[in-house]
Amino acid sequence: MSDASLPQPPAQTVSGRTTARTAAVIPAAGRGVRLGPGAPKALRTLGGTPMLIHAVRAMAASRAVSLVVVVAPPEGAAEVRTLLDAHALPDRTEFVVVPGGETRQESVKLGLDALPPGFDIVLVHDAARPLVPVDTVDAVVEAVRDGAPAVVPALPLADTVKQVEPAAPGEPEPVVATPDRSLLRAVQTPQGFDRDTLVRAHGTVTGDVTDDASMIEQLDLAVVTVPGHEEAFKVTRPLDLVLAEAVLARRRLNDGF
Ligand SMILES: Nc1ccn([C@@H]2O[C@H](COP(=O)(O)OP(=O)(O)OP(=O)(O)O)[C@@H](O)[C@H]2O)c(=O)n1
Ligand SMILES: C[C@](O)(CO)[C@H](O)COP(=O)(O)O
Repeated sequence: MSDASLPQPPAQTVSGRTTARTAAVIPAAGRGVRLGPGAPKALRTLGGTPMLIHAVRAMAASRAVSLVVVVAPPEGAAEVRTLLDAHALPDRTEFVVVPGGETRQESVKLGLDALPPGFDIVLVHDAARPLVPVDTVDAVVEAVRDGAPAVVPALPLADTVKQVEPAAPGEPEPVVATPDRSLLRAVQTPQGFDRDTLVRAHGTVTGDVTDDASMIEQLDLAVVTVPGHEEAFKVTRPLDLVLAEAVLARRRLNDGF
């Protein structure tokens, strides 16, 4: 993966052991159709600050992450660069901005293509999960450093789940099964990967997948979970914005600003 002709960043040392360098790719090129009309979702504000900036800060808060690649709405790459320059972000983190694609999968691939050599671990984190705590990010990185090729933060389900059969519009859907939810998990981001494995997956797997770990599963490689966090929820529908504002307000109160 590394290119000897380019400068190589030094490996980090944690407790005396050498660790691989970690980069984060943030797909932020979605429209946010389910959130309703307005600017691309990642550029909408939360507590007065664009959702994307919250997500970038969440990744940069991890001392493991030294590069963040932001995959911007195709027509908004210049605006994203301006936003990154205008907001306080850690000096130790570098930022790259690339325009995104039609689907999340395409956007992540474009972000991976922009990664310089020297980063062996890649996190993929939705801009739409702006409030993920740094402990969750660090737990994902640690699990990849411990040898897992793919790691997902995951939570047990709060609701009973039913499997249904499709029905004509307006007709009730017949329930066909109630899966054992003790074995089901809702997965979040950041998802963490051995870089070579993720690049191989994006170069191999076709078809529509909603997350990157699914691609690793399709290669028959192991994907493991670490505990997710309730505050890492995805801002998808309008009610999610209400919850996100409330979580942020509580944090600001607790932090005393
Ligand atoms: N072409 C796309 C589509 C999605 N994403 C990103 O993938 C993440 C997860 O996607 P989701 O929350 O489903 O966002 P949207 O696609 O924007 O939502 P919607 O389906 O409601 O339009 C988001 O950070 C989104 O910006 C992306 O980078 N490029
Ligand atoms: C990657 C993801 O966040 C995992 O939960 C999710 O699948 C992406 O969002 P989408 O709504 O499925 O596009």
